[in-house]
Amino acid sequence: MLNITGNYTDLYQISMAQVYFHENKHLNPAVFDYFFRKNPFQGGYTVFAGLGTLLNALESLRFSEDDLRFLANQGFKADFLGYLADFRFTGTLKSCHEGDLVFPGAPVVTVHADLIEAQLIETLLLNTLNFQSLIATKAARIRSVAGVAALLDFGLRRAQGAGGYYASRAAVIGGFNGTSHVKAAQDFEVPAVGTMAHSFVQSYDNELSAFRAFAEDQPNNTVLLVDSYDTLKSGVPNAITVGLEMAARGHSLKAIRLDSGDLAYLSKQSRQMLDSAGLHHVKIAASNQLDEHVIKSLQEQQAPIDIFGVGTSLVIGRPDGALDGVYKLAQYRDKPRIKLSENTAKMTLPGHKQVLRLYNSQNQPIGADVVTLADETKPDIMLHSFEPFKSMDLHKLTAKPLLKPVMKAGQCCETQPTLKDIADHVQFQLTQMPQDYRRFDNPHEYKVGLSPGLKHQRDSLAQQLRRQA
Ligand SMILES: Nc1ncnc2c1ncn2[C@@H]1O[C@H](COP(=O)(O)OP(=O)(O)OP(=O)(O)O)[C@@H](O)[C@H]1O
Ligand SMILES: O=P(O)(O)OC[C@H]1O[C@H](OP(=O)(O)OP(=O)(O)O)[C@H](O)[C@@H]1O
Ligand SMILES: O=C(O)c1cccnc1
Repeated sequence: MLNITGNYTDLYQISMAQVYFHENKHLNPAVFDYFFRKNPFQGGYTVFAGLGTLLNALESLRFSEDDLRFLANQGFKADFLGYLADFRFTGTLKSCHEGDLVFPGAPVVTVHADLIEAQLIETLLLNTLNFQSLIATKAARIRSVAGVAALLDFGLRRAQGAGGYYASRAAVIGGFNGTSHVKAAQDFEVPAVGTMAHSFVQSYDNELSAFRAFAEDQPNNTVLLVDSYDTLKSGVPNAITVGLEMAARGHSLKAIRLDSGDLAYLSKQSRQMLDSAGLHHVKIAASNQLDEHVIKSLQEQQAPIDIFGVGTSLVIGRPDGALDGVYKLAQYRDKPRIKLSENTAKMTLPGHKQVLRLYNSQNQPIGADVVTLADETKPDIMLHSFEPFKSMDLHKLTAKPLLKPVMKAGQCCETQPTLKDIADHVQFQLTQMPQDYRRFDNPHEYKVGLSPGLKHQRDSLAQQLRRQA
């Protein structure tokens, strides 16, 4: 697997870092915000994932001798390379919990560090959080329509290279139960799962011999792929023969797998055939270009499928392919900083901030977050980011802060949750969130507003800069 070192970044970060170093501004304190602007998949929420991976990478981030040699050849100066040789990330991260549901416009992570350190970790942070959050969100959408069926990640072969490794981690966060990816299963302590390929069946003179060989060799883990020749005329009857032979030997055929054709029709027919043979315990797995839409449709058709294997759509985050998360400077030398834009919606939020999630008197989230200045208490009113006449009265609501310290002086400052804990946290929050916001199609828009203090700070800074421009 790729070893993550300091050069796992964009060249411009290192170029800027050298300038900061030579200008002697590199040790000035900075605050950057990580946030995104649009929920993927036209959904109502985003599952925040990748934090554990990021924290581990930051703790051990170093520029290797090879990195430094390469940078020297690129023309970077010896004094700056000396700084990089001793580089350690020593900053503080305040962050949402991994597995929190997060929403466009609100900071998800804030990085407090010397300017040079905060700059040098930008690309690593974005690369890690954007990808895993995208895939965890896709997985959660698939989980939301799959009912009690098991969900298996089959994606590595079609993933964008090594991205498949972290896709498997994110899939579990979103609600998948296992992965065919052995290395991911080993590293992330996720069940390793698998069936058989068409090549296995093809390599025998006939389908029945293939099924028998597998069942004899792996009697505790037999899932037979039944569509190599003719699912209902050959595959399922041969699976039944082997299932009965296994039962006679005291073993149990686990499942059959359908991988082509009309999965609703074939699963119904197969279920009937298995049941008629007394093989009620044999489950039905399905695969073949599945995604949340196909699985939702199969559930609506009451297809008796117990296990869905999902590959391509999951691990490439189809159709979006990327989460648009960005990392913007919010404060430098204790002064708030803003980035203006022709498009007012793209203006950044200056200063050190907090995000408060709002709850009603029954402690249910109401579907709104308010972004405040870090030292503000809960405001009485939340203002719309841009519409001057839109606001929400917060008097009767309670608020919980989302951004908590997770790394101090470059060291993780809390025990990292297991993937299972993170996955449970996602499902808990989804059950808490009002249904309108997690609706599959055209969900209600979750509100992210500003405290009066933050809005005033943003607008006065913007006005001041526009006057100077
Ligand atoms: N009953 C169904 N309802 C909705 N979608 C389905 C149903 N059955 C299969 N699909 C999905 O339809 C898509 C196309 O399936 P189709 O049967 O046309 O192709 P195929 O089985 O891949 O063809 P081939 O036999 O060449 O492999 C796949 O994404 C599949 O998961
Ligand atoms: O369709 P996806 O969601 O991407 O799921 C993964 C697919 O990968 C395998 O097919 P492949 O043709 O690669 O191998 P096989 O010969 O074992 O079927 C498997 O049978 C699935 O159809
Ligand atoms: O185990 C399987 O059935 C499997 C694994 C990867 C891709 N497709 C299927």
